[in-house]
Amino acid sequence: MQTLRGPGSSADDEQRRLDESAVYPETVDVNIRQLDPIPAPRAFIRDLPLSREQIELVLRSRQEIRDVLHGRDDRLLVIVGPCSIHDPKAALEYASRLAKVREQVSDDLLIVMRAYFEKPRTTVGWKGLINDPDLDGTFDIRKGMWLARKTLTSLLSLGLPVGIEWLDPITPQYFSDAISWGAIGARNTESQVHRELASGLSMPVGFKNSTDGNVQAAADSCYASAFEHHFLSVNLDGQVISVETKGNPDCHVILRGSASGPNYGPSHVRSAIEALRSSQASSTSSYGVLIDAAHGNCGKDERVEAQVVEELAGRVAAGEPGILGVMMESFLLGGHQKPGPVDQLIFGQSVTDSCIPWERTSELLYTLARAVRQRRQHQQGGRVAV
Ligand SMILES: O=C[C@H](O)[C@H](O)COP(=O)(O)O
Ligand SMILES: C=C(OP(=O)(O)O)C(=O)O
Repeated sequence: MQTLRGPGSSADDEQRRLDESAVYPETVDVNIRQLDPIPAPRAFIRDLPLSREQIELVLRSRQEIRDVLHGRDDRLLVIVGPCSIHDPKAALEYASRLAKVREQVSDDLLIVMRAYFEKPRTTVGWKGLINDPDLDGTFDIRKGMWLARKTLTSLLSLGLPVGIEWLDPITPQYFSDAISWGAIGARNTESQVHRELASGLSMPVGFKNSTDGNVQAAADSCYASAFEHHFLSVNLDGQVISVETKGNPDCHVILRGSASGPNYGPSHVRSAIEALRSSQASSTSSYGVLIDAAHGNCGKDERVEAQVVEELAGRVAAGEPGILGVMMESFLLGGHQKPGPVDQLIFGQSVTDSCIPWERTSELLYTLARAVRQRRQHQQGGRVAV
């Protein structure tokens, strides 16, 4: 790309552009229609800074997640929330309900709200609130970024730690300070760029198995991300930088099934742990895996997804090792609808994958909490409490 054409350019800038167009002739920008600068991450962070209380919540919850992943905390990690956030108002209504349940089951479950602002697509489609916040093809990324950060600070104010998918390698600079857990999705699990990114992120990161069901790719990602890496990125002021990371010791595998079927069974869990061990990712968590009850594990049917969660609860209750956490796609209403401008949509219903409705979600959360208590009883050799 040739130049960032900012507003209000001086005569000097104009001259520089003319000079540059001699150096970079019509071989560049062939497929570029427009280049719009947006403020650097620091401007957004200054505008919407985290309070001391919010920072403490992020730090504490990241440590709690690490403790679950490394077998030091016997609670179950539950990443739950909408497939995507398209309407911050509905997300906050959902969050206020979730925050109450989180509090009630906090001895047994470590609940993190899924707050996905970027959506990877199989081909094309709405790519999330940051990319197109008005859901109308106007792609106001600057507004989307502001809304995403604003929503994150509101979620933290409700006492909810937040989990996100890291899709674009630059967006973490805009709000990683507010995030307690991150995922690298099935479409990027083998991407070097995302492994490098994960190696420098400050929170635990889960790698999904790839869309074709390859779990080894995710295990290899955990291994690769535990190493230091050197790569290009941008800093908080938007300058291009060379980054040197330390490596992330808290990466783990998420089983999400595939087009060929689910992979949440006991044998899948065992072989995923085996894949982690054979990747020698010993510094990362090989105590177990997270299981995404959505996507390929339910064929994107939220009724099946709820059954998968119930099955998992049964296995946890029976003391099966290796299930460290569960992911659920859930929203105020069940099912999904086609994306469109918010005033034309049904409030609280997903515009991407189908979600489990709130009432069913809360039942499932209590079921999972009970399962953890039953597992404890098993482990102590006592009678099962219900
Ligand atoms: O989680 C959401 C979707 O499964 C993911 O974004 C892919 O969606 P698509 O296959 O509809 O593009
Ligand atoms: C896109 C997602 O998942 P996956 O990468 O497993 O398809 C998601 O969790 O929103």
